Amino acid sequence: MSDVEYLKSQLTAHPDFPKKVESTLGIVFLDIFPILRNPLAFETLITHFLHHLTSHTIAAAPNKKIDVVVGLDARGFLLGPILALRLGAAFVPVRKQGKLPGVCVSATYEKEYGTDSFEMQADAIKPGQTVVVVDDLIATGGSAKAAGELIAKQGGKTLEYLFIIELMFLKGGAKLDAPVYSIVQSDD
Ligand SMILES: O=P(O)(O)OC[C@H]1O[C@H](OP(=O)(O)OP(=O)(O)O)[C@H](O)[C@@H]1O
Ligand SMILES: Nc1ncnc2[nH]cnc12
Repeated sequence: MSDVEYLKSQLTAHPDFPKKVESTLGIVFLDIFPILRNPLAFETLITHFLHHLTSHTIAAAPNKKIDVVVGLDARGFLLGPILALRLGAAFVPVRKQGKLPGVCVSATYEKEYGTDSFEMQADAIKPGQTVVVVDDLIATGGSAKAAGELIAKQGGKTLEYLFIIELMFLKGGAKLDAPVYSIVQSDD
């Protein structure tokens, strides 16, 4: 079995979740936590991302390195710091509004179920730094687009958006200012 088939086999699907949000009726929620519960699967996931980043993304980067890994609230926080440490890059969180101290830049976005605002600390990225964004899943692309806006506001250059899962039918990648790399593509 390939890495991709193995990781796909670990995901679980939950119809009509989260229950408390009426607009989630008909949405199949894909859960990545079974991967994190299984050390072999988690290691396979991180190694897969690192292999892609070192063989493709860094090779094509203007400064031949990734300066910053940006992780999105909340599940991007589980992946971003590990990738950043292994790459020798900075980790920078993008958080939901009101959670970060100090001066922040903010951007509002629409997601598959509702509206939210994202923030990043205003001095987190320096002009010209190369950045990759990581999250568990891209649906409409609203969250990732808002993160890209925060990076661009600070003069950062987004090289790529990384996800475990891409919901292809929502075409979220088309909203973004850099290519998407996803391990599992889902059509339903
Ligand atoms: O492409 P989009 O339509 O923006 O949707 C994708 C986002 O939705 C989920 O997070 P959610 O906002 O549910 O927050 P959580 O991680 O705090 O549960 C997911 O982890 C992504 O961050
Ligand atoms: N279908 C989905 N599964 C898991 N997380 C999500 N975030 C937005 N849509 C999602």
